Amino acid sequence: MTQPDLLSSAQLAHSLQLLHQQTPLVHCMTNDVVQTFTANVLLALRASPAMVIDATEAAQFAGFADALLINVGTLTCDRRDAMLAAVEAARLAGTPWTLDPVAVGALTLRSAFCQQLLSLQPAAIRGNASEILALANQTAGGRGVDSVHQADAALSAAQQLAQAHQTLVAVTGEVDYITDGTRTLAVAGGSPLMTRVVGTGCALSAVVAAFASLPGDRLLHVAAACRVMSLAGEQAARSATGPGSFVAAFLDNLWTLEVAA
Ligand SMILES: Nc1ncnc2c1ncn2[C@@H]1O[C@H](COP(=O)(O)OP(=O)(O)OP(=O)(O)O)[C@@H](O)[C@H]1O
Ligand SMILES: Cc1ncsc1CCO
Ligand SMILES: [Mg+2]
Repeated sequence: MTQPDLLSSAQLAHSLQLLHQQTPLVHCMTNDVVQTFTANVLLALRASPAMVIDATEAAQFAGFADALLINVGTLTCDRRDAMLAAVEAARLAGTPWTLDPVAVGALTLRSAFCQQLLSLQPAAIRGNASEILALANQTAGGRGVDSVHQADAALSAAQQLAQAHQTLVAVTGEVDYITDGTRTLAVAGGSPLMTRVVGTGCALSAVVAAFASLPGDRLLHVAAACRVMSLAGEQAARSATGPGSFVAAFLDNLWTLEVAA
């Protein structure tokens, strides 16, 4: 395998500056556990979150939002139907949508739904290693919502998924890999504390959705989304004394993030 590329600080600065300028409106259909944290992460990055979930309203809203996030963490049959209506409306309107296949694999409802969604042209997919392996039908999944695999073990599954469905895949962990099936970038950094508070991955998927709406090279923008989160995470870990203070410092670091080009 050829070595993955690294994201330049100039590209990171460019993507972040674009995000701050465009302040995308991000339609989040996400799980019950991470709603507030996800909205706070997007707000700290100057994006605008809106959690619209009724099927009729979601279809309407997906038509004029800048980006749509589908996260199946607390899926129900009604939510599945509402998410499908939103994805269909997003596709009609040309709104890029991002999938977070939380805990895909062992559970039938979400696994069948995620497979169905793969044929509906997501702009990006963001998951942990166990989720990406399960989505590519290579394992039965992780330990609930947590990964039991390292991201590099899922890299070829990510590349294969991206190629098969003409999309971008970000597989995250200690190192994140972002691929379109041909080009691959690696993003390091972050902190193990990011796995000790709930929702950093889910919020990252919302951030990926926001960056995927920016004009220009989407692969580089999605890699920038991953780096923005890992940078805020590693900075927060320096001052945090545990998960509670980490969350506050993480949001503050997203807010003040400055990247020298
Ligand atoms: N061991 C680690 N060291 C540094 N950063 C990490 C580590 N594990 C995860 N991260 C970072 O944490 C963030 C979330 O990634 P992760 O793969 O844990 O998502 P997830 O399992 O979907 O999370 P969740 O389900 O809690 O939302 C990413 O920014 C990733 O880079
Ligand atoms: C803990 C948890 N359970 C369902 S979704 C979720 C958030 C992390 O993915
Ligand atoms: Mg997750």
